[in-house]
Amino acid sequence: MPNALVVGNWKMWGSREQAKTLASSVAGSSQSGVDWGVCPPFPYLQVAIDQLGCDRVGAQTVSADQSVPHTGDVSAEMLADLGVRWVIVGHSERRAERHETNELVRAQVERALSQGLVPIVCVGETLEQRNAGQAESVVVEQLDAALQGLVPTTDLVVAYEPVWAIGTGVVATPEQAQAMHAVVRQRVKDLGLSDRTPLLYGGSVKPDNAEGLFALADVDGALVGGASLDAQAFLAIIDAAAAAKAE
Ligand SMILES: O=C[C@H](O)COP(=O)(O)O
Repeated sequence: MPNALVVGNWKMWGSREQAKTLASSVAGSSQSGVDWGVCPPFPYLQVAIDQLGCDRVGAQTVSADQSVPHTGDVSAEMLADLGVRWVIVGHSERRAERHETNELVRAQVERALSQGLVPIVCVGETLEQRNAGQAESVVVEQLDAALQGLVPTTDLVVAYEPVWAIGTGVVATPEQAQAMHAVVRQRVKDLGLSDRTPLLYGGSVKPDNAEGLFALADVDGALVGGASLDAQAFLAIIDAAAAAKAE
């Protein structure tokens, strides 16, 4: 059975000193059956690498373009040069606030793969879409746009993050999470990708709900926002993943 994967998304949080303290506070965690890492903001990637090593660090986005004049962008080549392992693409905050389309997310996935980075491809529906009965179709459309026809040269990770559960304290019920993860698992397989592709759940994951989520058949780990900013909470979520794996 593959390891569980727990990734902390620090979003636009912290200072250099806070990043160093948080990274060093979680650095010692080593649980059998669990792989984990953190995605700090760009300016603190090196701070995290210094504390944790490259294999435990990812970026939060990447340019869809190659290294030509794009003021403010960070290329996949730069991230690979830095040595980070993962890059989050298609997070709903970027889709909504930075108007990142399915097409742009696809280009980011391709750029990441071209440089040997592991994309963590985020998909998920809004509350309006769920209430309209469109959760599955929205997620399948996002998956198809990002992954159809890909021949990945590295691993790939998919994160199902219902937008209504992000930063709200409202976590998907086990039934909702499992139902959507089963849809994602099947679609990933239908798209010709490995059925061992790790599927992470994201959206208000906390120490007190993590074990229940990790116990679900098609949940292979978590993409953790707010709780990853608290070292004890993040470590407890890693422990919960280890406990679920051990059962
Ligand atoms: O990438 C992480 C997700 O946006 C979840 O954030 P959250 O755990 O604060 O709800």
